[in-house]
Amino acid sequence: MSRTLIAAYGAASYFVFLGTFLYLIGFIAGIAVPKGVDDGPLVAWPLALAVNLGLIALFGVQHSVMARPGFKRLWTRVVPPAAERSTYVLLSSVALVVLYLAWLPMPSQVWSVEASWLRGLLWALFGLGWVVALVSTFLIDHFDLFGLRQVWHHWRGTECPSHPFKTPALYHWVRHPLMTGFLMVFWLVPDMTVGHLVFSAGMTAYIVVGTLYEERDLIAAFGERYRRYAASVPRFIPMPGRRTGE
Ligand SMILES: C[S@@+](CC[C@H](N)C(=O)[O-])C[C@H]1O[C@@H](n2cnc3c(N)ncnc32)[C@H](O)[C@@H]1O
Repeated sequence: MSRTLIAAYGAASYFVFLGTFLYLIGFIAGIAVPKGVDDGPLVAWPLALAVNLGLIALFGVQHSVMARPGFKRLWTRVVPPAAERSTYVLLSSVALVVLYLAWLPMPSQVWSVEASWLRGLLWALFGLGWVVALVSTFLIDHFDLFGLRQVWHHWRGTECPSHPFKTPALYHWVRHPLMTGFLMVFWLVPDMTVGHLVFSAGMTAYIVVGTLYEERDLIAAFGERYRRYAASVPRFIPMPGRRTGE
């Protein structure tokens, strides 16, 4: 494939990701999108539960399996190595779009906060969660995570060096601040239906399992340094007095 074609593919995948990421904000909040987590045809709850869990599993399997080094080694025999990350990003977006389209509402209310000050506070924390998630991608390397750095180097004909271990800013406090941001937006909402709860709980379970696999790879890549980091810094929730001096 020509360099320009791969660069265009990387840019297109990035913009598809951007669209699905922005849609996720509206999907969870139930605002500004045609179909949110509480919208769609009403069906019997066992069917809705089975379909919704299947959609989360589809996203989780795609997102975790395709991120493993062993899968990448096989996969790059099929796709050009420079386009591997962009393909991962594109297929993650496709899995999310399938989830948005096929998600079935389960409208029974689990909680609904009445006090306006508390509603305001929860919406503020919901917004902060998105900021934490976005900032975290830049702390690791936003353009590497979403495949643009790889296609850019390929287009220029330069080598794309792999990233060293690092613990900037939020990574001093928790090992997975990106996931902390997602956990905030999944749970810190003033209104929670059963369907929304299934989404939040399913995604939380995926994050817990996914980060176990991610850390196995991080230990394989960075060895004792990552082990020491993991022993002193919490996974998702910052604890006073527990942070790294890296
Ligand atoms: C989607 S990012 C998520 C990072 C982290 N799990 C989080 O929630 O903030 C996953 C990529 O970040 C890399 N990564 C995670 N922690 C890292 C660290 N401390 N230093 C360098 N790379 C890291 C992983 O190798 C993986 O390629």
